[in-house]
Amino acid sequence: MRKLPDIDLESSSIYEILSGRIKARVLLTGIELGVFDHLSAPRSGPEIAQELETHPGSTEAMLDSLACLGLIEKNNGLYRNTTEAEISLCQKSPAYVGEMVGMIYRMSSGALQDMTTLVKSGPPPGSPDMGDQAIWADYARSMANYQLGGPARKLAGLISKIQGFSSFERMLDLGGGSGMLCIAVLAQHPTMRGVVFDQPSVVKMTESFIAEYEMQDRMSVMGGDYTSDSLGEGYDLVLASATLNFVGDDLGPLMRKIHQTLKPGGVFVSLAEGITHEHTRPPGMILENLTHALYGQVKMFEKGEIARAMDQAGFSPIESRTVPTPFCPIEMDVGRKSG
Ligand SMILES: C[S@@+](CC[C@H](N)C(=O)[O-])C[C@H]1O[C@@H](n2cnc3c(N)ncnc32)[C@H](O)[C@@H]1O
Repeated sequence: MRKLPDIDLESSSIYEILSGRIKARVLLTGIELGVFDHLSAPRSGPEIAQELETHPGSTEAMLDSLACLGLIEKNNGLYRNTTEAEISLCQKSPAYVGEMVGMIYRMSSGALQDMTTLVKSGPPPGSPDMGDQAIWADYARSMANYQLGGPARKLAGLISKIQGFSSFERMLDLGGGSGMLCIAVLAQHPTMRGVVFDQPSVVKMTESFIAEYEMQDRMSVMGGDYTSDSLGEGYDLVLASATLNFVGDDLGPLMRKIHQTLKPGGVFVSLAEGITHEHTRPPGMILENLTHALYGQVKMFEKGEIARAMDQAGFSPIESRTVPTPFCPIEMDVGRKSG
């Protein structure tokens, strides 16, 4: 008899990794069926299947998997949302992220399908552009709910502690999307006014959030391309959250432009990922970005990269800190224009 190979592998990450595609898909199916909207109170599998008009056996299998993922609980045969699902996955919640999760899933589906080809051949020809403006508006709208789940208030709280904040009069939220972060920052101040700058189709949607939060007298919008259009001037605070990635490798011109728009003593706050460990952490950011990277889109920043660009544009001092968020830790870089 031929000797068996002398290998004794007691554990492996491979099978856990392999279940990743099922985890994401069952979450999306739960969202698509609106299952979490039916689980604020305990319900049995057959009750849920009846309410959703779905197959009883298949419904129970899906519910068991959602419970296995920790999104719902199962006790004595009855299913119920966890606090996280109640906040993030019920459509009635202001922090409902189902729409955003669906968009992120669909945006990556092409790369998931063709990943081996994309790795072999590189990004398809044609330079990446900003694409369909309507998608940006939808994405920015869906991100507002994510911000409402905690990040906006937390980040605004940190910004409100910046030296001189109480005397600030005007702020600019660059690539501000829904403007939710701007609204949260202004909520920390009795009189400061804010301008949200984003693509023309996006700021139409921003206006609806401004109206919803009754901020018409303190907020306005500017539509355009912040790399080529004027940003206005005389700001005490410029904020750029999750947007500098679209500028590409050379941040220099935009940094200098931001520096110019600020009053002497004004402050620039950047909120962006900070990639570490030779471009392998944080995992959420590395994996989520892979699908974009394979199409040659969207730059990710190494930790310290934005602070260095701020320094080169003349900001001083610059203070950096890492802030935990539900998605992944982000870097908050704060640079001041000398007064
Ligand atoms: C990921 S979203 C971030 C939205 C918001 N700042 C937040 O943190 O929730 C990025 C935003 O930047 C905007 N953006 C990207 N490049 C831009 C450019 N060149 N000019 C204007 N807006 C831009 C996009 O339209 C989008 O709304």
